[in-house]
Amino acid sequence: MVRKFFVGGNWKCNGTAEEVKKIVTVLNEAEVPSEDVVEVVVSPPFVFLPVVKGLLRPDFQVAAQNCWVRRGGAFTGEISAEMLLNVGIPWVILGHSERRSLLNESNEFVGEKVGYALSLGLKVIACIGETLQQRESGSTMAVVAAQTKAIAAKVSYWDNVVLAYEPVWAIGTGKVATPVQAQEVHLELRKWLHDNVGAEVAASTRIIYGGSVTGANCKELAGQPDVDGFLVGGASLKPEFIDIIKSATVKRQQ
Ligand SMILES: O=C[C@H](O)COP(=O)(O)O
Repeated sequence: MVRKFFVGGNWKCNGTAEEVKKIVTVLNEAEVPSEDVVEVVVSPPFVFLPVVKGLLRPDFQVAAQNCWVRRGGAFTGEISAEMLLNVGIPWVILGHSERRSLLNESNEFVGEKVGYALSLGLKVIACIGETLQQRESGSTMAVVAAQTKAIAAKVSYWDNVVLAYEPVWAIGTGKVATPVQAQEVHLELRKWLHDNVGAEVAASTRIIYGGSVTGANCKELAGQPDVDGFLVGGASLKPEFIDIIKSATVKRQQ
């Protein structure tokens, strides 16, 4: 089963209208592998979604960084999945660890969000990952399995799901997981999908890595058999994001 390489760029809460246009210009001018080799999805803050969607090259896609857990209404400050679809945004990142920790989004709440977004036809980058304390206590797999279980309980159509393993201790720290560490968890996650969802879903679902990915470390990570791409934060705001996209060719050479 060949899984198309996936590179997401999570811009987080960064940028001005001018800076965003500069980033899009760099992306639009870049020479990158074709769409049949790599799927590229960039995720600006909500306020810049329409302008990025309007300016971005047609072979790249756009994602929101979150959406509400049910149909819109009296939920001040929230953005509904319906609104994203209404303005032509096909992807959404859900369950990012910064929202789990800063906004207390529980496993169950993330699972509900994933289920609702998928039910409307959105494609979802579903994030999981353990803290340093959980890793050091040896509970990495227990934690990410529980997170994945809560997501899987609400997924009926896995073709529109990309699972992003983002160890919290690697996010924004410069302490990237080693290729062995990433491969170990990705393989365990694929085994979990095999045992709890099914062999076909396990074989076809992209499991991507996030946490201090850079142009310097992406190739070795991309070379791991169960690393199907990346969700990139800081480096997605820089020209080196193009190098990370190009690491998709590492897979093709295997
Ligand atoms: O969504 C992206 C992850 O939080 C990784 O962020 P980072 O590349 O800045 O460590």
